[in-house]
Amino acid sequence: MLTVSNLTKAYNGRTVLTVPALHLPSGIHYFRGGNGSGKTTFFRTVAGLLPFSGEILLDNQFEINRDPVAYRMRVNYAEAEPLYPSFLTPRDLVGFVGKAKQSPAGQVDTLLETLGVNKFWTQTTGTFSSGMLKKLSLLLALLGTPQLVLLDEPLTTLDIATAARLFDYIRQLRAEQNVSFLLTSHQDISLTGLDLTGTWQVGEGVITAVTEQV
Ligand SMILES: Nc1ncnc2c1ncn2[C@@H]1O[C@H](COP(=O)(O)OP(=O)(O)OP(=O)(O)O)[C@@H](O)[C@H]1O
Repeated sequence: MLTVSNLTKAYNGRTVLTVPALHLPSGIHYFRGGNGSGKTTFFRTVAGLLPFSGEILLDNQFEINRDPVAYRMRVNYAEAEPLYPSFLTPRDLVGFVGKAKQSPAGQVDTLLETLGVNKFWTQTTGTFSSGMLKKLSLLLALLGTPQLVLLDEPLTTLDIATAARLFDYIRQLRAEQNVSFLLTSHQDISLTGLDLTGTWQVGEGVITAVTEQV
């Protein structure tokens, strides 16, 4: 599903991520690691938000720099700590992102219900709690028909009932549309009941497979 080759990422001349060769088969992959280990940098790089050196190939077909539009149509990302211009509402943002990602008919209504964003659809994000911001960011990351969805800390600040509905939705996307997911969490991801294809440890900018059961 995703093949990363010779990737290095530096901030101001300091290398913080080195991924010589990594292949992630289709499925749900969990990335764990301490603060500052490089998880968010890896996710933001794979999402196409950061310049880097190397190659990232989706489905053996779409390379992030050679096919930027086709790649970005297929890869969605939710930030760990989302922030939006304070005067915008979910209606504004969903309208904009939904159009860009070509959200299919009926999808927005289903997601509004699933994540409970319908309760604050026309409220400006400047007035949101952290959980409300998280729900909106998850909704935006699920718009369109992505092949890969990156969720950085989806559990943080999300209430238990919404988290359960989110994981049911993820299971459904896996089963029906073969969508892959990369997740990070500082909480015990095994409690979600998701069937993990791979667990990866990130330490000092290096990613290694975890072989023992988590
Ligand atoms: N914009 C930036 N400019 C400079 N250095 C950065 C920047 N963003 C991250 N870093 C550095 O890159 C390294 C990896 O940070 P990253 O945010 O990827 O870690 P993380 O594993 O997601 O951490 P956490 O679990 O705390 O979210 C850290 O050393 C951090 O200081």
